[in-house]
Amino acid sequence: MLDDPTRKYQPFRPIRLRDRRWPDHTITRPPVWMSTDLRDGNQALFEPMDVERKRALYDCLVDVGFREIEVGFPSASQADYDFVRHLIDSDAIPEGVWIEVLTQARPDLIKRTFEAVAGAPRVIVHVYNATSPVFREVVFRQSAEGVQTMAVEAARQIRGLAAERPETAWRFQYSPETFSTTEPEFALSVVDAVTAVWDASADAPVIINLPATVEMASPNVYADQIEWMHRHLARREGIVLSVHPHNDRGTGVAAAELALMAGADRVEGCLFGNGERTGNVDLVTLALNLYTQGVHPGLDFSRINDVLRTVEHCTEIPVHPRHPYVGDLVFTAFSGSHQDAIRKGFAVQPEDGLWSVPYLTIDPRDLGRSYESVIRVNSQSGKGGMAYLMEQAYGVTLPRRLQVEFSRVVQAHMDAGGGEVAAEALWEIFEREYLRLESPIHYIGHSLFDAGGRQGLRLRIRRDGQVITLNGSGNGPIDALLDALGSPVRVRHYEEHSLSHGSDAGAVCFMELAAGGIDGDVYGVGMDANIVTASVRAVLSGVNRMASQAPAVLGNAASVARNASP
Ligand SMILES: CC(=O)SCCNC(=O)CCNC(=O)[C@H](O)C(C)(C)COP(=O)(O)OP(=O)(O)OC[C@H]1O[C@@H](n2cnc3c(N)ncnc32)[C@H](O)[C@@H]1OP(=O)(O)O
Ligand SMILES: CC(C)C(=O)C(=O)O
Ligand SMILES: [Mg+2]
Repeated sequence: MLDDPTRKYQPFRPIRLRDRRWPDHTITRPPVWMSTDLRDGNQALFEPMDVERKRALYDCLVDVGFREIEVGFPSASQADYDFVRHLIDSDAIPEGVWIEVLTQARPDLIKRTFEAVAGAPRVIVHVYNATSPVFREVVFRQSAEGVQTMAVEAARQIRGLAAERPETAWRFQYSPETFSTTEPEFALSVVDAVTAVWDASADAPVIINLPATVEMASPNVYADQIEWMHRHLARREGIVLSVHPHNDRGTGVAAAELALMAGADRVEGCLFGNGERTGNVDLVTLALNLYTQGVHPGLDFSRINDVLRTVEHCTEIPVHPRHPYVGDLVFTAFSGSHQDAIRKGFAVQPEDGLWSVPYLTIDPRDLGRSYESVIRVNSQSGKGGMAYLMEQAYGVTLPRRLQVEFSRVVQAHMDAGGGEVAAEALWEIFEREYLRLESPIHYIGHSLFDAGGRQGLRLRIRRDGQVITLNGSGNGPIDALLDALGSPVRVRHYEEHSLSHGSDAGAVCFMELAAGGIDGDVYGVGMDANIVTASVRAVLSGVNRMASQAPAVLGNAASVARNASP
């Protein structure tokens, strides 16, 4: 039993914002995206990425369309320093892409950071210091004024060093680390002081990044904090307002979305939510959430599996199979009613129309994923999913009542410990139950002949090892077949269609049969290049399936001895 939490934890104190406006806003354009996979993501790995992995991830980020990429903390380690040099020296920063480097607000580290980026075409220098009371008192052991001075002096130093290097296009970024646990008035004071030093203006904007370094409250509280800053910043028009949510409470994505509604222009995060502890906000989910609302995110995840493979290779951390948009299972429905609705949805979904397939927020094809893996069948599945797989994989469209019958067959297989049934296994069960069922009657062949104006049919079968021939006539081949068999079965319904793929056979025939002594109707299925042969096989398949329950359906074939002929 968990102990009483009130003795150890207290609720987060929200800020006072009575006339909040963000709840009425919607997101109609994408934010500026900044990937910190190579910095915040990298610092959270068991084994930080080496140059080869960092470069693979960097190339992937550029391909996806990121134009601001935090490539490291070059003053913190030689590896980060070397990687930044590698990008610059190998001319790997394409037109339009800004590399970003992080530094603490410490003179020696700032100096080293500028050395690392010497000669780069475009650089965002990102400086930070924590501003919350516990950091001021415990980590820095400084007054609020002292902590503000730390930021202001760093801003001055950065401005001076940049001015000395006009060959690089510079942009500046400041983060009051632990912003969300800092008194808003103090965070505002520090940020205003920094933007004054940098002379932030609409013509020369700076980036102010307000991190939820540790996510401590529900996302609406963060949105209030962002809106409050947005409304109070002295140089708002000269600021790109950025957010950097972490995901400690599992609401990083929600926090980022509400923050955008509250006035933020830019989001920092990582692909698939990598990052410290529970991760940085997941930029892929954010981007695709926008996409499903009809807002193009400006990032390209049309080959999302390639991105996934790169990220997993580089971070050596697997992405969860249920991760939004990319997990192995997110375009998979196991339960019957979901499968049924998805199948019906696909059937009526117009190629160029608005997307409206139930249970799927996005067309898997938009992400380079396929329909084939949409539906899987296990003990939670119903007829819809099976029918869908049979149709997709083998081109066989089961009549509705056969779907019901066959789903019971599959269910029995699973109850016997079958687990998930893939399309091939499903087909195997179908073949065994309907197509390859050659006992008691084994079909050898048949021929048609004219029986005095009626349809004659000669049937050759094997029964208990003996070949027998049976003759009959009727209105058509099926009637003649039943006559030859002398079987009391009645054909209740008959359906056939040609096969487009998945089999050499040209047609499939479904025969719904009834007979005395049998509860309900029973299906037989036949497949053959010849349509009549397919229907003969379908009748025999149904008769064989009924035979154990009602041996009379075998008719003349019931006793080999009585009917055997050469
Ligand atoms: C929320 C985040 O993700 S922030 C980014 C975190 N990432 C990293 O820290 C990257 C890896 N870091 C490192 O390799 C090291 O911390 C370095 C190289 C940056 C600095 O190393 P050191 O000089 O040995 O300092 P150390 O790591 O012990 O940091 C503690 C000191 O930094 C100070 N400090 C911490 N953050 C800041 C800051 N943002 N600005 C100024 N000083 C800071 C502390 O007050 C402390 O100072 P003190 O030694 O006078 O008490
Ligand atoms: C350096 C800052 C932006 C950070 O990573 C954080 O506060 O989480
Ligand atoms: Mg962070």
